[in-house]
Amino acid sequence: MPPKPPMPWPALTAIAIIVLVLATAFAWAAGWIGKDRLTAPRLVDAIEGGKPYAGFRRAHSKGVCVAGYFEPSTQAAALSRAQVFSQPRTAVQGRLSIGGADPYALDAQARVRSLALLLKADNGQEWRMAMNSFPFFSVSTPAGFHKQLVASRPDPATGKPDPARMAAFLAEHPEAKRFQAWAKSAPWSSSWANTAYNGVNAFRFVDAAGRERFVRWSMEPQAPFEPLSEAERQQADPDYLAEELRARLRRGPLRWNLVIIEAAPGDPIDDPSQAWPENRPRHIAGVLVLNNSQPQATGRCRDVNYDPTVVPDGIALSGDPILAARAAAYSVSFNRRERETARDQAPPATDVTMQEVAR
Ligand code: HEM
Repeated sequence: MPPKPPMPWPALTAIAIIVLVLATAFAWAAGWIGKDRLTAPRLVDAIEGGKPYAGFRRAHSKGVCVAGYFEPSTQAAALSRAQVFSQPRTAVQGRLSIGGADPYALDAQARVRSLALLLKADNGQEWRMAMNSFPFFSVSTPAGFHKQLVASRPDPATGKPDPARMAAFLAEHPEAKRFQAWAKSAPWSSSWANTAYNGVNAFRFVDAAGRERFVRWSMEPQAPFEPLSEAERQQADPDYLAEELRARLRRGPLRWNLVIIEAAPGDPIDDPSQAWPENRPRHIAGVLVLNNSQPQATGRCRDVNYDPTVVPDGIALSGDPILAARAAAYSVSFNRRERETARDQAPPATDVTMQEVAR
């Protein structure tokens, strides 16, 4: 057989260029090049603040698994064709937590409390959500959130954020002042059970006829609000919220109304830092019932990523950039903690301060 002729230079050059372009695109997507570009790993690095807790969620690190069910109201199916609003009951796996990246933080000192839920309808479609006790987010963009994390990092000399850095951040993101005012003035509730949790990001509800409306949602507690005074907060046990929850669950299930709030034309649907006016139409779309809790180290929520962009048919995303950033960051955090757990780097269940019991 005659030897194959060598590949001509133009073909070799074309192949080299394609390989180079692909390698550059890969490195860019992975965040290895483009030093100042914000990526999901950089967002999660900033949340960790140089102190990752192996095996734990990188945010809202302390919490308990909860379980129960959701029952729709009679008006819910008219709002969205999602099956959770037409079938009588949907199983729920969830998690109650406190804000912050420290899994050993003091429950009663956490300004932000949170509820994450996974509803799985009989058609197999899932609705995942992660809500907080604040009524609006602190900033309007992922880059703003990154800047806030960097500005809030304690100065090693004082143990507190550098006031000059914080002032520069607030000058650039004045919307964060609204959040600071909320954090200073909003009353503290005495329990996870009598706290309202807000989705803050806008979504689209799609009904059976394909009509769409922009909405936000909240879980409003049926348990009456009771305040927790400053003195009570100072004296509370480190796992106060978990203990209080366990005591309540022994007495019976806990309930929240799912309230769907409709946007009016012109309301911001891509900026979770701006609240909508109070007079927007509100619909009670059903009741969440929680009747069980388990420790997060061994409970069923441990290996769940409550990514709020996992939505069923009948619920669609908005163009809110924070939503997309959340999906990417939760995935990074999930991958880090799952890898650590699989490598036995996470502390054994007995080291976790909260020892919730399953009922
Ligand atoms: C750019 C903005 C945000 C970033 C980068 C971010 C980042 C994170 C990360 C990394 C986690 C841990 C995920 C895991 O390991 O499973 C997390 C958890 C959580 N986030 Fe966010 N978050 C953002 C905005 C929000 C907003 C706007 C809300 C709600 C209003 C929220 C509510 C929650 C809740 C409730 C959890 C705990 C979920 C659970 O129990 O597993 N986050 N967040």
